[in-house]
Amino acid sequence: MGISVSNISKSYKDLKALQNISFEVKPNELFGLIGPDGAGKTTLFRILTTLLIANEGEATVAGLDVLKDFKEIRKYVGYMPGRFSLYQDLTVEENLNFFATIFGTSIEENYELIKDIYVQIEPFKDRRAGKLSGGMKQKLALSCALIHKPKVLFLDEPTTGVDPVSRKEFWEMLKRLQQKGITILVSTPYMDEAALCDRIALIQDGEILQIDTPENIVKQYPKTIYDVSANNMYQLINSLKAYQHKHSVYPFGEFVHYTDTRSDFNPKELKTYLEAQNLSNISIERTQATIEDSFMELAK
Ligand SMILES: Nc1ncnc2c1ncn2[C@@H]1O[C@H](COP(=O)(O)OP(=O)(O)OP(=O)(O)O)[C@@H](O)[C@H]1O
Repeated sequence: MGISVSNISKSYKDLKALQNISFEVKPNELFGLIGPDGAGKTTLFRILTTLLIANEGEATVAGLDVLKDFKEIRKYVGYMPGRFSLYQDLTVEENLNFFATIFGTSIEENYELIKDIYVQIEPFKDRRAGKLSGGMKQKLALSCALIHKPKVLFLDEPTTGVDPVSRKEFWEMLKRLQQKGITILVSTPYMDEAALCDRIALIQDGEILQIDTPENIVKQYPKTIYDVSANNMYQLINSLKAYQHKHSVYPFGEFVHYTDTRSDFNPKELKTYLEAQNLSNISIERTQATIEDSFMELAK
């Protein structure tokens, strides 16, 4: 009951939104599509949930073909789109009832699966969806996507615009759903969420850059990374970018992440160069690669 994607391509006129995408999601896996805005994540979700037809390639969800079996698939698939999945003028309860009704079921019949999530918004069941907070909207949208007991769940950027506490809670809910036997494909632009998936695909400009477990992706990072800081961040970035031996330079939180082209790189030499550029309070420390660093390297 997994997902299989084989050589899928999709263009909007001249724009290639997806180029020859292939990957497999194993039954009961929590698989992440990680990439920036415009990478093609929503296009892929719409193809896999039978709402859009690819130009080329084939895909199956829960063993069913997205083209030939499009009606059948809809029974097995839950889809939480990034935007506009709720009726803003309907209350919490009315939204859930609506989704239950179109799938020929009722809230009572499938309450067990959504219970954990729904109890948190049940006190607000008479509130219109448009008046809920971001975190509550997300819980309602997830409840609506689950109300017909899908076997495969598609979540398109479910945590975008949600506060950090609700984001963490949301990922805990996903783990519990996975334990109940649901296969999950989730997309996110947040690199820190990648570590919470069993496997991830890094995607950019409609192409997959790498597929592996988050641990393996980080392990394969080919360079030594340095956290560099100084008194003037803007000038520091410009100076590092102008350094003849730089391999990569980009801001990373309060630091700049720097890698060098040479295998015998000596940080002291870089410090001397930066001092000559009138920078002060310079610190250069080795650090560990993250998924974001892997992404930056692959996307170069
Ligand atoms: N209906 C459409 N017509 C024309 N271009 C489109 C259409 N839908 C998407 N695109 C373009 O296709 C590319 C991929 O878009 P898509 O929405 O799939 O990416 P995404 O990774 O989900 O990003 P986002 O989070 O911004 O939605 C983008 O360049 C987008 O502008």
